[in-house]
Amino acid sequence: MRDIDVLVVCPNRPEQMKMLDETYRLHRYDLATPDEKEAMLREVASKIRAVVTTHGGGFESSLLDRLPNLEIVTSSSVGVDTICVDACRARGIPVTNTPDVLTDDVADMAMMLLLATLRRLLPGVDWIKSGNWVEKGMMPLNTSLKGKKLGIAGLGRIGKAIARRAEASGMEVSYYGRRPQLDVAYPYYDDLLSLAQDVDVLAPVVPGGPETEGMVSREVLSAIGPKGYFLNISRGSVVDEGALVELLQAGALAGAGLDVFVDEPHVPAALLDMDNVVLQPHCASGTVETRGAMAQLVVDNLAAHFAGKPLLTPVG
Ligand SMILES: NC(=O)C1=CN([C@@H]2O[C@H](COP(=O)(O)OP(=O)(O)OC[C@H]3O[C@@H](n4cnc5c(N)ncnc54)[C@H](O)[C@@H]3O)[C@@H](O)[C@H]2O)C=CC1
Ligand SMILES: O=C(O)C(=O)COP(=O)(O)O
Repeated sequence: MRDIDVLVVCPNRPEQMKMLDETYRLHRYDLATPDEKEAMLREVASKIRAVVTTHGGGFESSLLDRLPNLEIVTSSSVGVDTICVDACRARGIPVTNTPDVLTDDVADMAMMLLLATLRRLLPGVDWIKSGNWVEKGMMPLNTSLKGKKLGIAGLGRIGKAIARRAEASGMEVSYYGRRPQLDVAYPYYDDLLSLAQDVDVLAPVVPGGPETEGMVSREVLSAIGPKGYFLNISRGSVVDEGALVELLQAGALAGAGLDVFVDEPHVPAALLDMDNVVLQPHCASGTVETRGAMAQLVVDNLAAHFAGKPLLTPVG
């Protein structure tokens, strides 16, 4: 199969990149300068049959348009909001992603942010390092998860995994979605604003993209209230980030745990100084184990495609 040309828009794990390199003729678009990219496309665009990318790397329709013989796009991510899925579909080109294998790690990250925010993990570390424990005694009390209400907007794979963990911590879970799920016992809200009004913590776990852009509006954030928290491991685009910062600054929200931002890797400067906000650099799936499993799905989907077998994880 070394005669199959694959364009690497964004690489994944070294072990799986080695497997790909041993199997296909890789073109390292990711390593090329803008001039080199152009030269590469002029030389090989018509031969490219597969694209390898990630959520961070994306795949734009302007590049798709340059690849007349493309057969498949594989992304090492579950979210495909940076990939031109509709344009691929219009050309009959399947896109594969990496559902399920990352669910537990992402849910763990959500719980880590939730615990760190409500239990004030980082101020506790600072209390020791600053000498406050010795000089002032016990740090101020923090907030229990037990008995708090968690509202999940988008109760899919990751949302359900977060719900299970939150229940184990004694939280009461309810959810918002476009329709109720018959096999789910958590209370259902058909309106996001009402959910936000009723909960202590609001967590969107929906895909990014135009359909969900800004769905956690200023009004929804305000409804969580000054004793409430916002938790986001989904996509920065789903929330009005400017309003989030303003409400946190005004004390109209108690705190936030955030793994994702509108303009990654840039994080609003005001968030950096807030001790009631816990930040992570979009790394909820970033464990060696999960990134390996995600990368392996890229390898396995490509192998299935070129063997004429069904894809393992096509985007619906
Ligand atoms: N921070 C990180 O590193 C990661 C973030 N993610 C994000 O989490 C998202 C969710 O992943 P999964 O749970 O695997 O996806 P999923 O497809 O299983 O769940 C998404 C849920 O959102 C619901 N939904 C979709 N559009 C909606 C809308 N407009 N309004 C209300 N609900 C809507 C769906 O019905 C579904 O229940 C991904 O698309 C990705 O954006 C995923 C992995 C890692
Ligand atoms: O799987 C996802 O959707 C992710 O957010 C993973 O993120 P990345 O591909 O590393 O930008």
